[in-house]
Amino acid sequence: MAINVLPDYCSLGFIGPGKMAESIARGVVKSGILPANRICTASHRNKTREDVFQSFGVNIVENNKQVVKNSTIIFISVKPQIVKKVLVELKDDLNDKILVSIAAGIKLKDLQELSGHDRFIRVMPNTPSAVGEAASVMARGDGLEEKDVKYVSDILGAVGKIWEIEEKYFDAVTGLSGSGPAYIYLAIEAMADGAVAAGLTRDLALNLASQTVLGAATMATQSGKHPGQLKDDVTSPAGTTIAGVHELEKGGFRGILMNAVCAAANRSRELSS
Ligand SMILES: NC(=O)C1=CN([C@@H]2O[C@H](COP(=O)(O)OP(=O)(O)OC[C@H]3O[C@@H](n4cnc5c(N)ncnc54)[C@H](O)[C@@H]3O)[C@@H](O)[C@H]2O)C=CC1
Ligand SMILES: O=C(O)[C@@H]1CCC=N1
Repeated sequence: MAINVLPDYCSLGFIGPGKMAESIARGVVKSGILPANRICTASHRNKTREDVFQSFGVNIVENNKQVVKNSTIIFISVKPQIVKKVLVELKDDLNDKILVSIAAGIKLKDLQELSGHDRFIRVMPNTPSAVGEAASVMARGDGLEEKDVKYVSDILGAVGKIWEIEEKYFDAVTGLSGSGPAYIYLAIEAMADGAVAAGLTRDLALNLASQTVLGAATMATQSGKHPGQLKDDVTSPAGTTIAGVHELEKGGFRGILMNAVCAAANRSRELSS
């Protein structure tokens, strides 16, 4: 897919040099939409995080205010509990900047009220941004121009797939795609454990489990078939797969996954109150 390189005056800043900021920054650099030297963050007294960002060319500046000064598009990538503090700290410096909040559970209305700034986009990304395979959604605030929304959409489109949705769906999305990578990592680890129990080396088991998830996800996104049909295609009469599926169903596999998404969505809802 062709990438729209951002105009020269666009630069990207991250308030909060954490794991999600790193994933987006890595994906952006990898995509070529913006060079690393037009991305910055402030280390927030943490040399390890400074080293991580510098290792792929991102500039480390003195403090959050400097991040705002240097950037046209600023990601608020601190934990939800810290969002208020940084917006109050930065509110007098925001001027015409485009702000993107990725904080779980924090509503556009509250972001706008806390900062006195209406050029906000709310995004729920996920960590596969780092490898160009994010599943992200966005909802726009009141004061943005179409071109502002396009820049943010281009950035998130460069690191994966992006959907614009109504803000009321954010909690559900957070429970699904925001948190979802963790559920799948558990599945990969557990499947590999099973294979180790059945005699495979750890290394081969992890490689096969990871590639199986990648292949199944690619089938689900590209084959045009419903996941139920894809499952049936693997499941021979009196074969091996149905024996495994039977165990999963006895353990309540689908109900457990549904509960996990609902629990995470509920937690996102709690964070916004
Ligand atoms: N980790 C994930 O998979 C996802 C995270 N998010 C959201 O992204 C945000 C960040 O999450 P993570 O990256 O996981 O957390 P993290 O804990 O890795 O990153 C937060 C960073 O903010 C820094 N920080 C703390 N106080 C600060 C301040 N006053 N000024 C500047 N930096 C400060 C911390 O030192 C840390 O490096 C959260 O709001 C979370 O809801 C959203 C989607 C997925
Ligand atoms: O666990 C969290 O709160 C964040 C939001 C979505 C994924 N990680």
